[in-house]
Amino acid sequence: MHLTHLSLADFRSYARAEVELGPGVTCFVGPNGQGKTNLVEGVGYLATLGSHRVSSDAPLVRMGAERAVLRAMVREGERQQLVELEVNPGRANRARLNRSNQVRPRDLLGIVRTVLFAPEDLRLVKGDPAERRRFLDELVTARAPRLGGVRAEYERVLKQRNSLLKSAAMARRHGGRGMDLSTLDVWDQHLARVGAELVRARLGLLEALRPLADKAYEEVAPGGGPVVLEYRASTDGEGAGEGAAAGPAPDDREGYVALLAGALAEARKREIERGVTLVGPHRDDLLLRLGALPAKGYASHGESWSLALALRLASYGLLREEGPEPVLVLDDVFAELDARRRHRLAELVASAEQVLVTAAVPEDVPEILDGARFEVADGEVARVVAG
Ligand SMILES: Nc1ncnc2c1ncn2[C@@H]1O[C@H](COP(=O)(O)OP(=O)(O)OP(=O)(O)O)[C@@H](O)[C@H]1O
Repeated sequence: MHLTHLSLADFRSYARAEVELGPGVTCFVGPNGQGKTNLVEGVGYLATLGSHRVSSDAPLVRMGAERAVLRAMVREGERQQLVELEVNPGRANRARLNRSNQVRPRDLLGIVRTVLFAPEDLRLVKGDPAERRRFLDELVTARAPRLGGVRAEYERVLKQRNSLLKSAAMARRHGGRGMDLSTLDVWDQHLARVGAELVRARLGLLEALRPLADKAYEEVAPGGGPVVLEYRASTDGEGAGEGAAAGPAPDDREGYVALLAGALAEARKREIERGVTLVGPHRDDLLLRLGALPAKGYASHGESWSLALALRLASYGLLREEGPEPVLVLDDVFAELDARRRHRLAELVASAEQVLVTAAVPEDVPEILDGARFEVADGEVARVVAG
């Protein structure tokens, strides 16, 4: 699939931007701070309903404006779809599909498919578990948009359960009469059921991603692997790891529900003391290893970059195998890479259906990615006509 038009209104630095796009490579070039990343951030938001740079929506709306509107015309084979999203910080976002209002934002998931490479990807390797959970969850949702609903439901149940635990903890501290535990039982069941579905989706994703990530790492940094992707579940218990007991079989849905329900029962006393949910997919992590060593804390800067690239390339390979080819977005990545990795990456992505590249220094972009070019400056996005 590819985008044929992108439109931003009151998004980031843009009062308004209209960009005609085509298949192949498109480069956005211009000095620092002119709005190149803002453009591709908008594309990423339409695909994931989130930004790769910030966790809240407020910074996405142009200073002084109330809401931002993103629009894209998406072409997949002969089919064209118009997706529109109104970003309303602090309130529910609104969506339109082919000018119909009868859709929720999450109904747009799966229409714009992207794999976005950005300097922030280094956090995948070096950052907190939340970064890796987001990576997994965005990818499970791209593979199966229905999971967007499961994630939203998990967040909702977790929030409710946490507020219940918080009041229980407060009551306890003030010598109150404990809480009615039957209410908590109901939320436990709910959390276990929805959480198990999310965990199984993540595990299934990792199964598919492993060979692709290892192959991609070998392509980016020959001889440096193997890459090991290991799911660390909060249900594994203290000190779990190498010798941890294997979980239920992948298709054993009820086994995962029981595992999570059991872990919640076991953690209940501590949870009531602390006033927060201590087990569940929101506490899980993805352990990344290069050979025997964990990447976090051990890998060099260059190795960490190669691993982050490999994870994105593997994501691209997987989505392309399983459905319409995603749009590749390379945001400011070439400046971060040495010449060898830069050329390797360019070779690997040059034949993609659509590649959107941003760069402050055009010379950083390898020639093999020559294509359409836009100059971005002073809030304007202007096409550069060759010759
Ligand atoms: N909500 C907002 N309202 C107004 N301006 C904003 C908003 N958010 C960001 N900006 C402005 O957008 C600019 C940054 O744009 P962007 O990150 O796209 O730059 P860039 O062209 O990719 O730069 P670089 O080459 O340095 O990465 C900054 O000048 C910032 O002040």
